[in-house]
Amino acid sequence: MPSLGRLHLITDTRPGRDPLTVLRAALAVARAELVVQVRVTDDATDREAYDLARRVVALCARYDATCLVNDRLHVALAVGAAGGHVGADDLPVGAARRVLGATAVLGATARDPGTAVEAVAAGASYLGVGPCHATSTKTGLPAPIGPAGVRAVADAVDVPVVAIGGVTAAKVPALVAAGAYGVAVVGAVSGAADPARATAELLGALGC
Ligand SMILES: Cc1ncc(COP(=O)(O)OP(=O)(O)O)c(N)n1
Ligand SMILES: Cc1ncsc1CCOP(=O)(O)O
Ligand SMILES: [Mg+2]
Repeated sequence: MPSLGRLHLITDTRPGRDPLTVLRAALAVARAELVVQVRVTDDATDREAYDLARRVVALCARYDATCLVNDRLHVALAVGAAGGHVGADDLPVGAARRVLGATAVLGATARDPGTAVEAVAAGASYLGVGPCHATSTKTGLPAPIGPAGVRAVADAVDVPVVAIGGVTAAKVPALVAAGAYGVAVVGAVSGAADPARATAELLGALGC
């Protein structure tokens, strides 16, 4: 399995956003350290997801960066992405592993140690853990777990823990101190006036 980058950028496909422009800026700075997760809105068609993922795979290839696809594992396979990410409303982790194959990168969402241990046993190669902090990017989430929640999960598993939810460069040191291997962001880069600079600040905070 390839070693996992520590900065995960999740595409922001909300109305008015320009995910590919943001991605180009981030890739130029983070290069192979970037993991790009193609995440589309629930009402997007598979064709829309495929078209975006295909372009993201091509951009990532230029920098040796990793492309994952959220939820829609058939799209991940169709575009030749490195893997995918699943959560509670998606295919179970074991089924996702069977779909993607033994060598793919497979992320699973976990908010507590029990779920985390089960996900790893079922084949997750990293965990997305959160929401760590309040976020306006996704609605309907449970209360933030903070660095202490990240620590509880990180202490329970031996796969990389990627902290997500309201992550900014200023919040990274406490998350890393709690055991996070990396962070996943939407707004910290997509909503920044200067996405390249925001990417550099996140990398710096991660110590990359
Ligand atoms: C790195 C990472 N962690 C968590 C999630 C959330 O996945 P999920 O709970 O399935 O929610 P959706 O993103 O599908 O709305 C993630 N995407 N990435
Ligand atoms: C998809 C997802 N899952 C938990 S929080 C989140 C959104 C993270 O976005 P942001 O980095 O803007 O808080
Ligand atoms: Mg999901």
